Amino acid sequence: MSDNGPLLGCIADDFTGATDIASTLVSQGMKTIQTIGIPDPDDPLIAEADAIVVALKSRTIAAHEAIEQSLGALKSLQDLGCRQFVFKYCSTFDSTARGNIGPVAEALAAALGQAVTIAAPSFPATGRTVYSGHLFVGHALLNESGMQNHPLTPMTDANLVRVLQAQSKGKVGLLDLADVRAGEARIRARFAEAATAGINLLIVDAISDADLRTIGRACRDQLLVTGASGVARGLPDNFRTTVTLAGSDAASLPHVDGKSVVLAGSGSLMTNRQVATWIDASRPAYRIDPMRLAANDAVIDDAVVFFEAHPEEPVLIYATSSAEDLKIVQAALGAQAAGELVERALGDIAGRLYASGVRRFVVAGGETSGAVVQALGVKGLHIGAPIAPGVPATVATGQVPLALALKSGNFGDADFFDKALIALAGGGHG
Ligand SMILES: Nc1ncnc2c1ncn2[C@@H]1O[C@H](COP(=O)(O)OP(=O)(O)OP(=O)(O)O)[C@@H](O)[C@H]1O
Ligand SMILES: O=C(O)[C@@H](O)C(=O)CO
Repeated sequence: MSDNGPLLGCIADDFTGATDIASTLVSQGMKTIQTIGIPDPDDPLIAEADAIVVALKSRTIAAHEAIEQSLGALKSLQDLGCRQFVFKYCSTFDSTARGNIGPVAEALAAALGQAVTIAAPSFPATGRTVYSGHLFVGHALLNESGMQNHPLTPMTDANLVRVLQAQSKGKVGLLDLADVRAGEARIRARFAEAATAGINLLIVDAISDADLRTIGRACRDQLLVTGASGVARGLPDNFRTTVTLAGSDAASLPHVDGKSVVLAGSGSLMTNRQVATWIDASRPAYRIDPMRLAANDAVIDDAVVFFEAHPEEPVLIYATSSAEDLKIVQAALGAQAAGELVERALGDIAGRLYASGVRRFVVAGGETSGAVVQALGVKGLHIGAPIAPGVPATVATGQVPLALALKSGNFGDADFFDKALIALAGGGHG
């Protein structure tokens, strides 16, 4: 715990992205609380935290709404006394042609009076690297990584300077790897040059954690930093020069008893593998059919009956499908409408299972996690140890103990669901 209340305030554009950056901060010794929406200033947990991460669900909403929500979050974090702010978006730069990364970054920078702001989506621990402004996922360019088929934010261009420019009012430039490797003084000099050249946003190359630490040091005096969770690696050390952080206590979580379930609404390649691994092992799994949902069939009742019929072992309830099947459903129902239908169903199922004693939830997919967490009425999360890079064990902050692992679609290995169930059963020290 810091002596000064929260130091770092983060605004995340989806729920699993929020737990992702919270996990990075905990791993760097910052006691971190994630709030679902605007933090309650009277919550004593807030005052004890080194960092607050506000989870929004603003990635795919209209740009003006994303701006409004993000500015609201910024104001609340300023009121709590935070000294630096991070706008966290996806390490695969998930966005639409109109935003919301550019519009929100520009609005936050304007509110803080900052001329030049970095955009650093690199997250090497999960294979996302940026070189010459191009985003790679493993060895593939972003637009050949599977992300071109994303149900809500298909990414068809790996050149992030071009992608961000298309969403932004101001000018976008590149801070390349040679400058990053030249060290913090060169990076700061590039900020000054960019300001003179009228550039507002700088896509920053980074291919290793060491690059991100250099960038973090160079950003010591930047009020606003934007990027994926990797960019937060180097920020806690800047505070350590003046205050004491929680350190190794940052990840401790209470134990949670109760039944477990896995809910998957992500269509990402890795979630498809995780679901296939579960089914191949003949584990109990119930598939949600969006066409049956659209026809008002009793899908939710059926899922709950299936769950109750398997009291001895954890059940997977999933909507996850291949890109081909997804296209057929989206053509029939519309991508947005189909997505909302599935999210609502998984949220309703979570609520029904909670009522029957489920207290440990493993959830795959950012939007899906948002729907589930909202349906469960969760207001905040304590962040524990990582289960996989970017996915910590968490426990809800409310009166009823509730353990959650919220997984971004492409995170974790093929056997992640089992690892997460074990971690949640063991109090998050998995
Ligand atoms: N079978 C399906 N048919 C249509 N839409 C679906 C289907 N399965 C899931 N969806 C929708 O696809 C979207 C998936 O988004 P979500 O953010 O949950 O996962 P993701 O994009 O893979 O993960 P992340 O954003 O964390 O990388 C949700 O809106 C979900 O409801
Ligand atoms: O940065 C990432 O990749 C994740 O936290 C995420 O936001 C995926 O939706």
